[in-house]
Amino acid sequence: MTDITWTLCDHGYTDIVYDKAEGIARVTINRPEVRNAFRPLTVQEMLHAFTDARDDAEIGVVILRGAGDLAFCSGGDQRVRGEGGYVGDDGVPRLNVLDLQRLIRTLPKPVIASVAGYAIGGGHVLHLICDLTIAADNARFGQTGPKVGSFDGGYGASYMARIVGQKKAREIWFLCRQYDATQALEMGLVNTVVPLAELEAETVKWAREMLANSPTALRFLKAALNADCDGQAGLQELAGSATLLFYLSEEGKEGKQAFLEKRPPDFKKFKRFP
Ligand SMILES: CC(C)(COP(=O)(O)OP(=O)(O)OC[C@H]1O[C@@H](n2cnc3c(N)ncnc32)[C@H](O)[C@@H]1OP(=O)(O)O)[C@@H](O)C(=O)NCCC(=O)NCCSC(=O)CCC(=O)c1ccccc1C(=O)O
Repeated sequence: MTDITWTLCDHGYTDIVYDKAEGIARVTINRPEVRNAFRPLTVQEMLHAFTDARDDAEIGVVILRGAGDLAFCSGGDQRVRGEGGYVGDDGVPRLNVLDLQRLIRTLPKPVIASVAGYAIGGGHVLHLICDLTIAADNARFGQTGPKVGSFDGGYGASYMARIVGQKKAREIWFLCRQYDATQALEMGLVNTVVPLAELEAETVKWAREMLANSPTALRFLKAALNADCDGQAGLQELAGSATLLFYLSEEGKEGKQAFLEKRPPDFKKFKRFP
Protein backbone atom coordinates (compact mmCIF):
# COMPACT_ATOMS: atom_id res chain seq x y z
CA MET A 1 0.00 0.00 0.00
CA THR A 2 1.40 3.41 -0.97
CA ASP A 3 0.62 6.72 0.78
CA ILE A 4 0.05 8.67 -2.41
CA THR A 5 -3.16 9.76 -4.12
CA TRP A 6 -2.95 9.83 -7.89
CA THR A 7 -5.12 12.18 -9.96
CA LEU A 8 -6.10 10.90 -13.39
CA CYS A 9 -5.18 13.17 -16.32
CA ASP A 10 -7.90 12.30 -18.78
CA HIS A 11 -6.78 12.98 -22.35
CA GLY A 12 -9.05 10.31 -23.81
CA TYR A 13 -6.26 7.72 -23.96
CA THR A 14 -7.21 4.12 -24.67
CA ASP A 15 -3.82 2.34 -24.45
CA ILE A 16 -2.24 4.10 -21.49
CA VAL A 17 -3.25 5.56 -18.14
CA TYR A 18 -1.69 8.89 -17.19
CA ASP A 19 -1.87 10.31 -13.70
CA LYS A 20 -0.05 12.75 -11.43
CA ALA A 21 0.59 13.31 -7.74
CA GLU A 22 2.99 15.42 -5.66
CA GLY A 23 5.09 16.55 -8.65
CA ILE A 24 5.29 13.01 -10.07
CA ALA A 25 3.76 12.04 -13.42
CA ARG A 26 3.02 8.35 -14.01
CA VAL A 27 2.58 6.71 -17.42
CA THR A 28 1.12 3.19 -17.36
CA ILE A 29 1.01 1.07 -20.52
CA ASN A 30 -2.44 -0.44 -20.23
CA ARG A 31 -2.60 -3.48 -22.54
CA PRO A 32 -2.14 -6.34 -20.07
CA GLU A 33 -3.90 -8.79 -22.43
CA VAL A 34 -0.80 -8.65 -24.68
CA ARG A 35 1.72 -8.23 -21.83
CA ASN A 36 1.64 -4.45 -22.49
CA ALA A 37 2.96 -4.72 -26.03
CA PHE A 38 2.80 -1.38 -27.84
CA ARG A 39 1.11 -0.58 -31.12
CA PRO A 40 1.53 2.79 -32.92
CA LEU A 41 -1.39 4.30 -30.97
CA THR A 42 0.14 3.24 -27.64
CA VAL A 43 3.35 5.01 -28.57
CA GLN A 44 1.47 8.11 -29.81
CA GLU A 45 -0.31 8.33 -26.46
CA MET A 46 2.95 7.87 -24.55
CA LEU A 47 4.56 10.62 -26.66
CA HIS A 48 1.65 12.89 -25.75
CA ALA A 49 1.82 12.08 -22.02
CA PHE A 50 5.62 12.39 -21.80
CA THR A 51 5.42 15.73 -23.64
CA ASP A 52 2.83 16.91 -21.11
CA ALA A 53 5.10 15.80 -18.25
CA ARG A 54 8.06 17.60 -19.82
CA ASP A 55 6.10 20.84 -20.26
CA ASP A 56 4.40 20.80 -16.83
CA ALA A 57 6.62 22.92 -14.56
CA GLU A 58 5.07 21.26 -11.48
CA ILE A 59 6.36 17.83 -12.55
CA GLY A 60 9.85 16.86 -11.42
CA VAL A 61 9.96 13.07 -11.95
CA VAL A 62 8.20 10.70 -14.37
CA ILE A 63 7.45 7.01 -13.73
CA LEU A 64 6.93 4.52 -16.57
CA ARG A 65 5.34 1.16 -15.78
CA GLY A 66 3.01 -1.51 -17.17
CA ALA A 67 -0.49 -2.40 -16.01
CA GLY A 68 -0.70 -5.50 -13.82
CA ASP A 69 2.02 -7.63 -12.28
CA LEU A 70 2.88 -9.80 -15.30
CA ALA A 71 4.64 -7.37 -17.60
CA PHE A 72 6.24 -3.96 -17.84
CA CYS A 73 6.18 -4.20 -21.66
CA SER A 74 6.70 -7.00 -24.20
CA GLY A 75 7.81 -4.71 -27.03
CA GLY A 76 6.17 -4.10 -30.38
CA ASP A 77 2.73 -5.70 -30.90
CA GLN A 78 3.62 -8.46 -33.35
CA ARG A 79 -0.01 -8.77 -34.47
CA VAL A 80 0.15 -5.37 -36.19
CA ARG A 81 3.66 -5.66 -37.56
CA GLY A 82 3.37 -5.17 -41.29
CA GLU A 83 5.83 -4.48 -44.04
CA GLY A 84 8.21 -1.75 -42.89
CA GLY A 85 6.90 -1.26 -39.38
CA TYR A 86 3.95 -1.43 -37.01
CA VAL A 87 0.70 -0.46 -38.68
CA GLY A 88 -2.03 1.62 -37.05
CA ASP A 89 -5.53 2.63 -38.18
CA ASP A 90 -4.03 5.03 -40.74
CA GLY A 91 -2.33 2.12 -42.52
CA VAL A 92 1.12 3.72 -42.19
CA PRO A 93 3.96 1.44 -41.03
CA ARG A 94 5.92 3.07 -38.20
CA LEU A 95 8.75 2.52 -35.74
CA ASN A 96 7.56 5.48 -33.66
CA VAL A 97 8.95 3.92 -30.47
CA LEU A 98 12.26 5.45 -31.57
CA ASP A 99 10.69 8.92 -31.14
CA LEU A 100 9.62 7.87 -27.65
CA GLN A 101 13.12 6.64 -26.81
CA ARG A 102 14.55 10.05 -27.75
CA LEU A 103 11.86 11.91 -25.80
CA ILE A 104 12.56 9.93 -22.62
CA ARG A 105 16.28 10.29 -23.15
CA THR A 106 16.12 14.08 -23.58
CA LEU A 107 13.37 14.80 -21.05
CA PRO A 108 15.05 17.25 -18.65
CA LYS A 109 13.69 15.40 -15.62
CA PRO A 110 14.51 11.94 -14.23
CA VAL A 111 12.43 9.06 -15.61
CA ILE A 112 12.09 5.89 -13.50
CA ALA A 113 11.09 2.54 -15.01
CA SER A 114 9.09 0.57 -12.46
CA VAL A 115 9.28 -3.01 -13.70
CA ALA A 116 7.05 -5.87 -12.63
CA GLY A 117 7.14 -9.02 -14.75
CA TYR A 118 8.50 -9.09 -18.28
CA ALA A 119 10.54 -6.29 -19.86
CA ILE A 120 11.17 -7.92 -23.22
CA GLY A 121 12.23 -6.81 -26.72
CA GLY A 122 11.37 -3.16 -27.37
CA GLY A 123 9.97 -3.15 -23.81
CA HIS A 124 13.41 -4.02 -22.50
CA VAL A 125 14.91 -1.15 -24.46
CA LEU A 126 12.32 1.22 -22.96
CA HIS A 127 13.37 0.43 -19.38
CA LEU A 128 17.01 0.70 -20.47
CA ILE A 129 16.44 4.22 -21.79
CA CYS A 130 14.90 5.35 -18.48
CA ASP A 131 17.33 6.99 -16.05
CA LEU A 132 16.67 4.51 -13.25
CA THR A 133 15.01 1.11 -13.04
CA ILE A 134 13.32 -0.27 -9.93
CA ALA A 135 12.59 -3.97 -10.46
CA ALA A 136 10.17 -6.23 -8.66
CA ASP A 137 11.51 -9.65 -7.71
CA ASN A 138 9.33 -11.23 -10.42
CA ALA A 139 10.88 -9.10 -13.20
CA ARG A 140 12.41 -10.81 -16.22
CA PHE A 141 14.53 -9.09 -18.81
CA GLY A 142 15.69 -9.89 -22.33
CA GLN A 143 15.79 -9.17 -26.04
CA THR A 144 14.01 -11.31 -28.63
CA GLY A 145 14.86 -9.46 -31.85
CA PRO A 146 16.97 -12.14 -33.55
CA LYS A 147 14.24 -14.70 -32.76
CA VAL A 148 11.38 -12.65 -34.17
CA GLY A 149 13.17 -10.95 -37.05
CA SER A 150 14.00 -7.59 -35.52
CA PHE A 151 16.82 -5.69 -33.83
CA ASP A 152 17.48 -2.35 -32.20
CA GLY A 153 20.92 -1.21 -33.29
CA GLY A 154 20.46 2.25 -31.75
CA TYR A 155 20.26 2.85 -28.01
CA GLY A 156 19.13 -0.77 -27.65
CA ALA A 157 22.60 -1.97 -28.63
CA SER A 158 25.05 0.86 -27.99
CA TYR A 159 23.61 2.19 -24.73
CA MET A 160 23.08 -1.34 -23.45
CA ALA A 161 26.79 -2.02 -24.05
CA ARG A 162 27.66 1.11 -22.07
CA ILE A 163 25.67 -0.30 -19.16
CA VAL A 164 26.50 -4.01 -19.15
CA GLY A 165 29.71 -4.05 -21.23
CA GLN A 166 30.35 -5.28 -24.76
CA LYS A 167 30.55 -9.01 -24.02
CA LYS A 168 27.33 -9.10 -22.02
CA ALA A 169 25.46 -6.94 -24.54
CA ARG A 170 26.43 -9.34 -27.30
CA GLU A 171 25.28 -12.28 -25.17
CA ILE A 172 21.93 -10.62 -24.47
CA TRP A 173 21.30 -9.87 -28.16
CA PHE A 174 22.88 -12.94 -29.81
CA LEU A 175 21.36 -15.61 -27.53
CA CYS A 176 18.03 -13.95 -26.63
CA ARG A 177 18.04 -15.44 -23.13
CA GLN A 178 15.92 -14.14 -20.28
CA TYR A 179 17.48 -12.86 -17.05
CA ASP A 180 15.84 -12.64 -13.64
CA ALA A 181 15.88 -9.56 -11.42
CA THR A 182 18.92 -10.68 -9.41
CA GLN A 183 20.95 -11.27 -12.58
CA ALA A 184 19.82 -7.89 -13.92
CA LEU A 185 20.99 -6.22 -10.71
CA GLU A 186 24.36 -7.99 -10.90
CA MET A 187 24.99 -6.68 -14.42
CA GLY A 188 23.89 -3.12 -13.59
CA LEU A 189 20.74 -3.25 -15.73
CA VAL A 190 18.58 -2.18 -12.76
CA ASN A 191 19.19 -0.04 -9.68
CA THR A 192 17.46 -2.15 -7.07
CA VAL A 193 15.17 -5.16 -6.64
CA VAL A 194 12.27 -5.18 -4.20
CA PRO A 195 9.44 -7.61 -3.41
CA LEU A 196 6.60 -7.16 -5.91
CA ALA A 197 4.24 -5.89 -3.17
CA GLU A 198 6.69 -3.04 -2.43
CA LEU A 199 7.35 -1.96 -6.02
CA GLU A 200 5.08 1.08 -6.11
CA ALA A 201 6.09 2.31 -2.65
CA GLU A 202 9.79 1.97 -3.45
CA THR A 203 9.38 3.71 -6.81
CA VAL A 204 7.54 6.62 -5.18
CA LYS A 205 10.20 6.77 -2.43
CA TRP A 206 12.96 7.19 -5.03
CA ALA A 207 10.88 9.82 -6.87
CA ARG A 208 10.30 11.79 -3.65
CA GLU A 209 14.02 11.70 -2.80
CA MET A 210 14.89 13.18 -6.19
CA LEU A 211 12.12 15.80 -5.91
CA ALA A 212 13.81 17.08 -2.74
CA ASN A 213 16.99 17.79 -4.74
CA SER A 214 17.82 20.71 -7.04
CA PRO A 215 15.90 20.31 -10.34
CA THR A 216 18.55 22.27 -12.22
CA ALA A 217 21.36 20.09 -10.87
CA LEU A 218 19.46 16.93 -11.87
CA ARG A 219 18.70 18.39 -15.30
CA PHE A 220 22.35 19.20 -15.97
CA LEU A 221 23.58 15.86 -14.62
CA LYS A 222 21.19 13.96 -16.91
CA ALA A 223 22.25 16.09 -19.91
CA ALA A 224 25.94 15.64 -19.06
CA LEU A 225 25.65 11.87 -18.64
CA ASN A 226 23.75 11.72 -21.95
CA ALA A 227 26.30 13.95 -23.73
CA ASP A 228 29.03 11.45 -22.89
CA CYS A 229 27.24 8.90 -25.12
CA ASP A 230 25.13 10.93 -27.54
CA GLY A 231 27.64 12.86 -29.67
CA GLN A 232 26.44 16.19 -31.11
CA ALA A 233 22.81 15.46 -30.12
CA GLY A 234 23.99 15.06 -26.51
CA LEU A 235 25.99 18.27 -26.76
CA GLN A 236 22.92 20.09 -28.11
CA GLU A 237 20.87 18.87 -25.14
CA LEU A 238 23.51 19.94 -22.61
CA ALA A 239 24.05 23.29 -24.34
CA GLY A 240 20.27 23.89 -24.49
CA SER A 241 20.07 23.59 -20.73
CA ALA A 242 23.05 25.94 -20.37
CA THR A 243 21.30 28.48 -22.62
CA LEU A 244 18.16 28.24 -20.47
CA LEU A 245 20.25 29.05 -17.39
CA PHE A 246 21.94 31.93 -19.23
CA TYR A 247 18.55 33.39 -20.23
CA LEU A 248 17.65 33.45 -16.54
CA SER A 249 20.81 35.38 -15.60
CA GLU A 250 21.15 39.19 -15.37
CA GLU A 251 23.90 39.03 -18.02
CA GLY A 252 21.63 37.22 -20.47
CA LYS A 253 18.75 39.61 -19.75
CA GLU A 254 21.00 42.67 -20.30
CA GLY A 255 21.61 41.63 -23.92
CA LYS A 256 17.91 41.32 -24.66
CA GLN A 257 16.98 44.49 -22.78
CA ALA A 258 19.62 46.57 -24.55
CA PHE A 259 18.31 45.41 -27.94
CA LEU A 260 14.72 46.27 -27.02
CA GLU A 261 15.79 49.68 -25.63
CA LYS A 262 17.88 50.34 -28.77
CA ARG A 263 21.06 50.99 -26.73
CA PRO A 264 24.49 49.30 -26.58
CA PRO A 265 24.56 46.46 -24.05
CA ASP A 266 26.50 47.09 -20.80
CA PHE A 267 28.29 43.82 -20.03
CA LYS A 268 31.07 45.53 -18.05
CA LYS A 269 29.26 45.04 -14.74
CA PHE A 270 29.40 41.24 -15.02
CA LYS A 271 32.34 39.46 -13.35
CA ARG A 272 34.69 37.18 -15.27
CA PHE A 273 35.10 34.26 -12.86
CA PRO A 274 38.19 32.03 -13.21
C1 LIG B 1 6.49 -11.51 -22.89
C2 LIG B 1 6.39 -13.02 -22.87
C3 LIG B 1 7.73 -13.63 -22.47
C4 LIG B 1 5.31 -13.41 -21.84
O1 LIG B 1 5.13 -14.79 -21.79
P1 LIG B 1 3.84 -15.39 -21.05
O2 LIG B 1 3.68 -14.74 -19.71
O3 LIG B 1 3.97 -16.86 -21.11
O4 LIG B 1 2.58 -14.89 -21.88
P2 LIG B 1 2.10 -15.31 -23.34
O5 LIG B 1 1.10 -16.39 -23.23
O6 LIG B 1 3.27 -15.52 -24.24
O7 LIG B 1 1.42 -13.95 -23.79
C5 LIG B 1 0.12 -13.59 -23.36
C6 LIG B 1 -0.62 -13.02 -24.54
O8 LIG B 1 0.04 -11.83 -24.93
C7 LIG B 1 0.41 -11.91 -26.30
N1 LIG B 1 1.66 -11.17 -26.51
C8 LIG B 1 2.73 -11.15 -25.74
N2 LIG B 1 3.69 -10.38 -26.24
C9 LIG B 1 3.19 -9.88 -27.39
C10 LIG B 1 3.71 -9.02 -28.39
N3 LIG B 1 4.94 -8.44 -28.30
N4 LIG B 1 2.92 -8.74 -29.44
C11 LIG B 1 1.68 -9.25 -29.54
N5 LIG B 1 1.14 -10.07 -28.63
C12 LIG B 1 1.89 -10.41 -27.57
C13 LIG B 1 0.57 -13.40 -26.55
O9 LIG B 1 0.48 -13.68 -27.92
C14 LIG B 1 -0.59 -13.95 -25.74
O10 LIG B 1 -1.79 -13.73 -26.46
P3 LIG B 1 -2.93 -14.86 -26.52
O11 LIG B 1 -3.95 -14.32 -27.45
O12 LIG B 1 -3.41 -14.96 -25.07
O13 LIG B 1 -2.27 -16.11 -26.98
C15 LIG B 1 5.99 -13.58 -24.23
O14 LIG B 1 4.66 -13.22 -24.48
C16 LIG B 1 6.82 -13.09 -25.35
O15 LIG B 1 7.92 -13.56 -25.56
N6 LIG B 1 6.28 -12.14 -26.13
C17 LIG B 1 6.89 -11.66 -27.36
C18 LIG B 1 8.04 -10.74 -27.05
C19 LIG B 1 8.59 -10.17 -28.34
O16 LIG B 1 9.15 -10.90 -29.13
N7 LIG B 1 8.39 -8.87 -28.56
C20 LIG B 1 8.72 -8.21 -29.77
C21 LIG B 1 10.19 -7.88 -29.85
S1 LIG B 1 10.57 -6.91 -31.25
C22 LIG B 1 10.11 -5.37 -30.71
O17 LIG B 1 9.77 -5.13 -29.61
C23 LIG B 1 10.12 -4.28 -31.73
C24 LIG B 1 10.49 -2.95 -31.10
C25 LIG B 1 10.60 -1.89 -32.06
O18 LIG B 1 9.56 -1.35 -32.35
C26 LIG B 1 11.87 -1.47 -32.67
C27 LIG B 1 11.85 -0.26 -33.25
C28 LIG B 1 12.97 0.24 -33.84
C29 LIG B 1 14.13 -0.47 -33.88
C30 LIG B 1 14.16 -1.69 -33.34
C31 LIG B 1 13.04 -2.17 -32.71
C32 LIG B 1 13.17 -3.49 -32.12
O19 LIG B 1 12.94 -4.45 -32.85
O20 LIG B 1 13.45 -3.57 -30.90
